[in-house]
Amino acid sequence: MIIRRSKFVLVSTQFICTTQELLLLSNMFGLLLIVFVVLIILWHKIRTHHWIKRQVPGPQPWPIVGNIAEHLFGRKTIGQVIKEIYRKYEGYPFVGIFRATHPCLLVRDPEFVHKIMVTDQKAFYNNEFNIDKKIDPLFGQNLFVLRDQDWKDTRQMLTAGFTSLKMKFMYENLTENARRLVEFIQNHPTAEDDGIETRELTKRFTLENVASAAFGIDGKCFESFTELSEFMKLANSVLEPEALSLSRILIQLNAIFPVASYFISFRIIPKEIEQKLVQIVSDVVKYRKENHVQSNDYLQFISQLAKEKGFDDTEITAHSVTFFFDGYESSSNVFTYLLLNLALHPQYQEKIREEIRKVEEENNGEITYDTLNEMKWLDACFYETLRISPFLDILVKKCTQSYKYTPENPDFKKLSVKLYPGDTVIIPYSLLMNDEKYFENPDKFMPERMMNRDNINKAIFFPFGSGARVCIGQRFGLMQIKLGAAQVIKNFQISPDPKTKLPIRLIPFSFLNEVKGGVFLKYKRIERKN
Ligand code: HEM
Repeated sequence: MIIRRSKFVLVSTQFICTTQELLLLSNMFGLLLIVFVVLIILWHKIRTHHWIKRQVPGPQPWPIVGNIAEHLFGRKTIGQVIKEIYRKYEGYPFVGIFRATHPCLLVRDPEFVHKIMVTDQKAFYNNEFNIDKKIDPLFGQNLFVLRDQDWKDTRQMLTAGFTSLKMKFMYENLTENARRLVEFIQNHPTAEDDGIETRELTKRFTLENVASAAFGIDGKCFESFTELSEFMKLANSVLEPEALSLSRILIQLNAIFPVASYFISFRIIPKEIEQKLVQIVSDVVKYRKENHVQSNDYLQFISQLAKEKGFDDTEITAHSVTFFFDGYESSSNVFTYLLLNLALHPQYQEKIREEIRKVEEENNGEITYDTLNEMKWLDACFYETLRISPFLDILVKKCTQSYKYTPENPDFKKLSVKLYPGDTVIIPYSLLMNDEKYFENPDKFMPERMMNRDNINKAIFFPFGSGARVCIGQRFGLMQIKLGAAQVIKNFQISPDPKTKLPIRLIPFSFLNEVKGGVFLKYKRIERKN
């Protein structure tokens, strides 16, 4: 209706416009276009000057797309684009690049990385995300996006929820979920012949774990092979890797044009999802209170904090949601890559099986929390997976105090850089650990090199981050992935299904490094002798 009416106006305009008026209109449009292009070129010249005036080397940026055109046009992930620049500037301690219109310093020298992440972290402790907690009360209070004093206070408060003792308490629930995972694979109609899409499979497991730990509920993630439970749908509606959801577009917008987030306030978690999450948490908290139920999970820890600090239901939910979002996607992604690497290198499956047999023999047939940490091959395969198949490529930090760096390592050119509050630095998290300067045959899956991890330079290999912002959920992540992997390897011989396209390709616009087309693995049941 509306379209028709506007068409009518246009048609009638054509009738009443004289040829001269039309000419004038098109001239004006042409003039405006020229002014726009000139402004873009001028702005680009001023922007380009950003690194030139600081005498920082770097590739020539294009207007608007900067140095990341191939990412913006959907041909490569941001990590792949930055990897090419990282490699081209061998011997340089840092490179000045433009992520679209935004100047960023790509740090190459591991000593500089270590200073930013650990020794001089007070000048860099904010992450780049900028989400207003008044607009998005759940994601805005996520530890990863909090800044300055807010981050410090929240980090200090939540650390006690992630101790070894707290993990041990949660281990029992996770063991039950691992049992359900094995049962699910065992009964799966295509497990042996056509394989199972494994990112979807591992997500069921990690989601079930966070459902019980952070929300105190059963996520019903193993109830059906085809249908998604309500909880799974809820999780998918926020962070679905291939879906072009609004939150995904906004995450990209924030990464490409961070300046936009100062003008547009946006939420990552839609209002209706926020309401559902708050409802789930407040119902469980209310039920536990009325029925005097004590639990050992993360929600119990947050409820206890709530009493001391006077949190309302939204605040309790926000902290549970931190555990939920940061706890299931990253772990499911790493768990998938671990299974893929083991499927491609079956000799390590056998080594892990041998370890499991030994551990079970010594512990009445059980894999306990402590023995999980004693399995050296499982540990080595896990860390080698984090190195060779990183779930992220870069970490982005904001400078909060003026800072000067000059390399001391003679391997790097003696160049200095001065950074000011508001400047952005890119830490090449995965590029360092896949650089042949630091790891021989970096493209080869060699868990042996992780057997003596203490000898690896922590300025190069820091899969959980480092310094004050190191991953708070490291213990939980390790525990759920190792436990899940141990149970899968113990019960199944896994191999790649031809549907998995090798070498793998990544989805260009995904927040985490996701395999295009999925990871299909076959699971063949191992018959146990007793
Ligand atoms: C194998 C699984 C995981 C890996 C490889 C991983 C890795 C990381 C990395 C690299 C960072 C950034 C550190 C930095 O900025 O310097 C991080 C931060 C974080 N992770 Fe994890 N993570 C994993 C699992 C988890 C789990 C299970 C949870 C929660 C239950 C979690 C919660 C967080 C939080 C809240 C932060 C932000 C910490 C802060 O800024 O203070 N992660 N993680």
